[in-house]
Amino acid sequence: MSVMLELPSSLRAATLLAQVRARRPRVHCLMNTVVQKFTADGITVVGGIPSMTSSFEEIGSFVAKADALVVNLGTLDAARREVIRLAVGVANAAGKPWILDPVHCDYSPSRLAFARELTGLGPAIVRGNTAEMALFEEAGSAVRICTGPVDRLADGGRSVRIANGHRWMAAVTGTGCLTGGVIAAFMAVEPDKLIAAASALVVTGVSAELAAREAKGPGSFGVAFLDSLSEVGADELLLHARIEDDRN
Ligand SMILES: Nc1ncnc2c1ncn2[C@@H]1O[C@H](COP(=O)(O)OP(=O)(O)O)[C@@H](O)[C@H]1O
Ligand SMILES: Cc1ncsc1CCOP(=O)(O)O
Ligand SMILES: [Mg+2]
Repeated sequence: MSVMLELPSSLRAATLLAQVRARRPRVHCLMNTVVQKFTADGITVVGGIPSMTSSFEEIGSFVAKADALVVNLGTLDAARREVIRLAVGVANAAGKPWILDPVHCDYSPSRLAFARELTGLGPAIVRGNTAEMALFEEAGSAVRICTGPVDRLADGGRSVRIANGHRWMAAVTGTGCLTGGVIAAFMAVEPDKLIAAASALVVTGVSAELAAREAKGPGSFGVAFLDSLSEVGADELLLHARIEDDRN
């Protein structure tokens, strides 16, 4: 007997957004040094509480108090690799969901090897852009997300597309990293990781479309995007969400 798995919907995205705003989940980010502020702002305006330390002495306590963890490989050195291994161990032991963003794994064999090592440690989600995810056709039991003009999400049984967003997202550094933070906030309130991630991407995508109406170009878009993320609600999500079943 086959089990009917739930598919994402605009209504579910609106409900989860309201839950994030009500519950204010803590999201710990091991975030690259390029877009720490933008990512922390994105988590905050959507309703979560970010923390960003990457200190070896502190990371265990921060992850233990977080509801979800973001592991972003954008700026990586030997010390950060050790902090990431420690953070992932604490998250796994406590059953906290974590998302891996293998930023620029297509640029460096050693980074790709590390990203593959981490994928073997059981992230709930692996998300990257098209070039990165081409190297992650296989992501174990994780939900696999390839973002771009259309986002594609897949787990063992489901495959969906999110067609929201705006081309200026690709012109602002850090929108992908920020979506990782927002996805983590949604994972903290929803155990079905594909539903959580699709809902988060609908929220970021619709917010980007609303922001683009107010902006003059990528610079003002980045600011307007944060404004929209803080204001977007059920009405806009129900009107603008473009979620498609990818098996069709
Ligand atoms: N041309 C586009 N049109 C609409 N949305 C886009 C476009 N390019 C990227 N996005 C969105 O921007 C975010 C970052 O995606 P992407 O550029 O693929 O990742 P990264 O920033 O990691 O390279 C995603 O939410 C994606 O949906
Ligand atoms: C440019 C750059 N270099 C190292 S991390 C980083 C930011 C990447 O951000 P995103 O993948 O979200 O555009
Ligand atoms: Mg990226």
